Amino acid sequence: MPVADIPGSKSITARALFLAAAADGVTTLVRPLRSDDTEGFAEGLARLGYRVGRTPDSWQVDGRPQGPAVAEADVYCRDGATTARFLPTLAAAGHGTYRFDASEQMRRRPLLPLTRALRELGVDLRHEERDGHHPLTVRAAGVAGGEVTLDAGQSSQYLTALLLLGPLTEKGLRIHVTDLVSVPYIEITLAMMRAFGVEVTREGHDFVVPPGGYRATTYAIEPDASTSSYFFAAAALSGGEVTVPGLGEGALQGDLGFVDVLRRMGAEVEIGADRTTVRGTGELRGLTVNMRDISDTMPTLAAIAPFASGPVRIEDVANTRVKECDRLEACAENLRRLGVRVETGPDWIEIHPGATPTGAEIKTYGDHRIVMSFAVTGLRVPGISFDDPGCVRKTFPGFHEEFGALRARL
Ligand SMILES: O=C(O)C1=C[C@@H](OP(=O)(O)O)[C@@H](O)[C@H](O)C1
Ligand SMILES: C=C(OP(=O)(O)O)C(=O)O
Repeated sequence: MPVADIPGSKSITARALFLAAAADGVTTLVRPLRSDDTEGFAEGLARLGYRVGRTPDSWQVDGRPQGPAVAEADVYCRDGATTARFLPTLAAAGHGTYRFDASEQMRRRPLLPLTRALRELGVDLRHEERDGHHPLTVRAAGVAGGEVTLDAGQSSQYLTALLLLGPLTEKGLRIHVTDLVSVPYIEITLAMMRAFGVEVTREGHDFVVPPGGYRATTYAIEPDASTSSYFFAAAALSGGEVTVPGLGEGALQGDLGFVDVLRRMGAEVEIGADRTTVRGTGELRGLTVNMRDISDTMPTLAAIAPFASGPVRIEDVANTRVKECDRLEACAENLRRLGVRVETGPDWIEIHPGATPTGAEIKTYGDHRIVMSFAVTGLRVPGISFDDPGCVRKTFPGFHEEFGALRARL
């Protein structure tokens, strides 16, 4: 029975690093994700003067409830949106001048609603070139707190950043949310804040965060559910079986819900207390599915859709256009390169199986999920190659080795 060795969750590692840095005391992160995104986050913390001790299996962070230990810093956030959105928010609670820049890819991605909310809270945040984009400078002088309105219809990360900031403000925060995508990521944030001693309450569309700071703890990181989607999809597509240990009924990550999509298509799924198994049955039905809650797995589904017995329509995924690339168009373009008929609209993609896909070079746009998704297609289509296979380093540097090992066992 093939068991996939999936590295830690990017989202959980990033939150754990923020919480550990903000907490009173020393926090140990057990089995953090070691990848470009999370190492960039840890390096950013170090630049801000936090001590981050790293061994392969655990990271230790000395918390500083008062904020960064340095009065000035220049932080490079690489490609990571969690780093680029969470770290300036953490820095705002301190005292000093902090500049944040990011890769070309991340510079293209928006954060204006978060900028606006932070400014509404009195934070002096200035964008150097384009409003709502990196590079930016925060002249931090603490945050008093109070009420703020936020539109998180483009990214839930704006809301996570403000929620994480809440306990570091003098009065706490009441965040009035007008729109919200990727809701399960907010559940991760709230559960992790609870683990660090903070209970957020919800009143209708408002999130009420008390002041008082965080408590350090020892925190074990789950395997990444979005990364697991490639391995589960491989089982569904090949008729084999894949088990991911460490992700079961109590999992925090909404992306584990991708297995329900595979189940609807005909795969057998078993979610145990601490493991999930997907078994391919040879049947892969077409379907219409709303992926607003689990949109990081949209490319995974798009990549196996050509082998379904009917059309696959994925709806309500407009915000996949502002990820590492415009994922709706990148998926469509690459499927067309393989000879598959595809249509897209503002927030949907429809894939029409029929023609037998043929090998081609996949244009990755430096997006790790495009590579990992089309690697699954490669189980059935010989001759698939990538213009930038190494961009998997963002969340899973060892992807090609682990996927290759699984492929040999399926
Ligand atoms: O908070 C997080 O850790 C994330 C939230 C999601 O982003 P959006 O809220 O922008 O959809 C997800 O796509 C991203 O990979 C990680
Ligand atoms: C969208 C993603 O990453 P982020 O927004 O954290 O850069 C992702 O990992 O698919």
